[in-house]
Amino acid sequence: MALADGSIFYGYGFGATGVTTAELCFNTAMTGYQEIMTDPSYAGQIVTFTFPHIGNTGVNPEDDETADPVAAGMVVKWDPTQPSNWRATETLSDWLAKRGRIAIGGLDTRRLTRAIRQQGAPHVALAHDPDGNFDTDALVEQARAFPGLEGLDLALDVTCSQSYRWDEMRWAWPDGYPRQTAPKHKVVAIDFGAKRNILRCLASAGCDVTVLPATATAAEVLAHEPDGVFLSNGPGDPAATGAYAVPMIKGVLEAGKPMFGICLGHQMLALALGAKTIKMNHGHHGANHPVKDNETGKVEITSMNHGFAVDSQTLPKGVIETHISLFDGSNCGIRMEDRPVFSVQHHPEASPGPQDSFYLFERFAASMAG
Ligand SMILES: NC(=O)CC[C@H](N)C(=O)O
Repeated sequence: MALADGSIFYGYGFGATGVTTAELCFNTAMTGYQEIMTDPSYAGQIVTFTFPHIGNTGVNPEDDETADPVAAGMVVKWDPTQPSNWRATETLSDWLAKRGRIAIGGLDTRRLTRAIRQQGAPHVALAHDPDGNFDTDALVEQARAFPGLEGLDLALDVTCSQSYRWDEMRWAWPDGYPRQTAPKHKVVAIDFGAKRNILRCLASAGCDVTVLPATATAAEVLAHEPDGVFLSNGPGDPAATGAYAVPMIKGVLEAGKPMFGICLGHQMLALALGAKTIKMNHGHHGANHPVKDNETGKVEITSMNHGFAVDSQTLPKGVIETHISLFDGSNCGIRMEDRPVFSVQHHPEASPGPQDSFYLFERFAASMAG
């Protein structure tokens, strides 16, 4: 693997062969490598995992967050061993190879993570050649040629091509939350790169979900006569995605519909309300991020995956900052003062991750109840 600063890391290649370029980010989650690799928000990124035992539970068809891996590649501490899990149907290595994703093992991923924290997320070229023929100068040039995520709209690459209905529920819903309920609220979900488990959580909270492509206009959304509109997670720079999504969100706001956004959806809502987003140094990618609910004082441990953030200094009047990160104080949630319109930066669907924030799905369902 070559970094744009000229440093070279050697390891053991697995998965597909070839070269891929991307931004390198780290993820500190101890579980859920398959969900992470198939999260569409990781388009344009290679993930380095700080947890050392990656691949040990193999891969299975149920845990995909979308049809195929979307992250451009993976970097791990060990060469993955044989899977040991009753749900595994394939090894991580074969799964990656069949789906054209390159991986490298044998790197000190915690050292790499410290470097990313200090220098920011680097641009890299990841190469796998079983014969070991690497032109390292050329790889460094390829890493330098990667344009970076700033200004990139990647939602168009991962959104659905046409609308569809979603009725599958979560197979496990934690105690203290409603059991799966019959659909009561008609929801249009805008797919900027939606994770399946978010759609399952909406269905489990009683939403009858119709998913529309990222480019849907306000008129197309409102034609479904929804009780509420959901804005999904997704990859890339929110400011670049805003060209078509912001006018749609403004139109839906004018119609007075309840709205809920997660991650990219949160950033898009903030942009539509007049705030700005910024690129973070190394972002937040993990499953143990403490977030404070400013209104109740309660702390939630959350799952996160974002490299951009809403600049809370730019929130207009009438928009309240509801959640903040206890790691760095960055914005993690907003709501409109006078309407059931709210969004969060973290991932309440917890796939993977802790389930503290599930209440947000219920809050959305409750906002449509009246
Ligand atoms: N998970 C997401 O939706 C990520 C949002 C956005 N692409 C970011 O990196 O901040």
